[in-house]
Amino acid sequence: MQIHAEPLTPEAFARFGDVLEATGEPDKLINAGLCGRFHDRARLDFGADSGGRPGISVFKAVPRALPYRCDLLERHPEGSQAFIPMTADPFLVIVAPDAGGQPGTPRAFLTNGAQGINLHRGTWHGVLTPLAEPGLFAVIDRIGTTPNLEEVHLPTPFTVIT
Ligand SMILES: NC(=O)N[C@@H](O)C(=O)O
Ligand code: NI
Repeated sequence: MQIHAEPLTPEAFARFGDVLEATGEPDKLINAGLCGRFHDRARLDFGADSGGRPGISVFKAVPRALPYRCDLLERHPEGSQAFIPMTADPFLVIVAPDAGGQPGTPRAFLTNGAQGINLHRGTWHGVLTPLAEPGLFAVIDRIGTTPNLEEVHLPTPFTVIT
């Protein structure tokens, strides 16, 4: 199966997570009017109900290339996961709705180089997929003592194309 990568927009991504970007008017001007604050733009959840806490990590991921073959999807049942690029390079985001405890039909998005994402708790997704060196990202997710990870090895891998 092939799926086309779509441009990432808040509307298209809303059922999966939040898009972090500075578009339109800021929610407030701060720092003597020299900075626009796009305030509180992500639904974060670190599973405090099961002893989790927020953490910030740095990922240095190997870049992939398109067409990209995806054979694994995962989700974090106990917390959200945000990927904030530390470069201006687009990256690939693969997500899928839940279908009875398994991933449904996947969707692929390409960021525009000025966007980060926050995956909502429990959203099926492909692992972090940079498309350029260095694949550097700040990652905000749950720190805890449980695995907080469900993986599905896809019986029918798919290929993302542009
Ligand atoms: N394993 C890990 O910390 N990263 C994955 O969850 C991922 O989505 O890349
Ligand atoms: Ni993940």
